[in-house]
Amino acid sequence: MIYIPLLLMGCGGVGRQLLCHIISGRHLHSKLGVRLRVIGVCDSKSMVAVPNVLTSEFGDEFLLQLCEIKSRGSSLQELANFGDCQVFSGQEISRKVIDVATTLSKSNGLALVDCSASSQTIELLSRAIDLDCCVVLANKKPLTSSLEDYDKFVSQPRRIRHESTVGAGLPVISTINRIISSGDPIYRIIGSLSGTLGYVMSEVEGGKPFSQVVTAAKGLGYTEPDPRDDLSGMDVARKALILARLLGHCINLNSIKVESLYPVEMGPDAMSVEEFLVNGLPLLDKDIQKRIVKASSNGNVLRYVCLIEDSRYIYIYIFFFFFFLKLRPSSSIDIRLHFLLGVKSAYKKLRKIQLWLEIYSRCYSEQPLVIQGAGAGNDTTAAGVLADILDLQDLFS
Ligand SMILES: NC(=O)C1=CN([C@@H]2O[C@H](COP(=O)(O)OP(=O)(O)OC[C@H]3O[C@@H](n4cnc5c(N)ncnc54)[C@H](OP(=O)(O)O)[C@@H]3O)[C@@H](O)[C@H]2O)C=CC1
Ligand SMILES: N[C@@H](CC=O)C(=O)O
Repeated sequence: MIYIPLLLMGCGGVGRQLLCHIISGRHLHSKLGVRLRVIGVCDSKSMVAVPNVLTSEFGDEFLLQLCEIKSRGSSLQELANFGDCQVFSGQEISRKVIDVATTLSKSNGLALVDCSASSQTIELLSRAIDLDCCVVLANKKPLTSSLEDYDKFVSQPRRIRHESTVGAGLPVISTINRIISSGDPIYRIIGSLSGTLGYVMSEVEGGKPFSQVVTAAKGLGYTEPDPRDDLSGMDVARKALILARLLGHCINLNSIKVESLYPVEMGPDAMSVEEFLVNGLPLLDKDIQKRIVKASSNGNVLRYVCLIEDSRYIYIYIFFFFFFLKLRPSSSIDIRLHFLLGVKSAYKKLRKIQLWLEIYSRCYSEQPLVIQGAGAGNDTTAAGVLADILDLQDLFS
């Protein structure tokens, strides 16, 4: 049997669903000869860990209790009454995570799983990588901060996985990596990358008020913890940045222009998430409805589309036909995020949380490689994270 010790950071919608998938998949895992040993879980304020990370693991009853406590908004501290566990808070958390990573790196190794939406985990993840631990990310922030951090997180693709950061459980990252490693240059990626915005637009098209639909999307686990991350286009910008960096482009988040669905006066500096949901959102209903009605009166739909285009290849293509045109400088990348009206295109077929992505390369030039399916939701995202963890099994004993 292969044992994978696992420390989970973040037990919100995705993290809790991951624990449920681990528990319900025990039978399948044992057939594969793998045992996932959850030895620690943290949220933004506390951490629970088993007393001895080398020999013990949390039982499934304990993990279910943890999920129940967190889903009713209580603190992990409550678990102190429930079983054999140590509870940490504040500064102690980072110390304990490093302590666990150091101890396990000298024996069987550790899978550190980030299902938070925080940039505060970056330093811990980076130190765990230095200790030769494995890392699995649903959190996009470690990959979208500085290029230095990014390089570290992709430095060892065998033990650092992040499939769920783009497209939840869909095989977007692995597909692109396979194309790249075969030497087939990708020159364009175009798609609708936000499950939330896809859901919101199609529900509003169906006649529901924007505010009601966004609130429902949050309840269904499609949005980011702060739905303004979706509505501002920032979440899509992060996904686009991850894809562009994967294609080898050295760019940062601030070089991507986004089109926001809410004004700055409703931003995180001006109001809390709750205030935005209750008081801000309803003020946007009329305007969004107007845009959608206008689009559909012409037989169109409104979709948030991301285009990542490597001008090198486009211009090389033009060059062959019009030899007087000059090649562009080599590092040219164009990322555009905008609301697009589409009639006959694939956008119209997109319903609810569907993600749709077309990849163009030398091999897929006339007929792009297309990935389509549910691109958001706790269930599919947690399933993607779990698949990444199971993929690490060769690195454990
Ligand atoms: N939902 C989806 O469809 C998809 C989500 N993702 C990504 O998955 C991640 C999780 O999303 P979701 O579960 O919906 O978010 P939630 O807000 O439901 O959960 C986030 C969890 O992270 C915890 N947390 C916050 N800061 C820290 C920290 N510094 N250290 C450890 N834990 C911390 C929170 O703690 P507390 O409980 O105390 O607030 C909470 O438990 C996000 O990064 C998101 O972008 C990726 C693809 C799809
Ligand atoms: N909020 C995101 C979830 C996945 O990253 C989305 O709606 O696509």
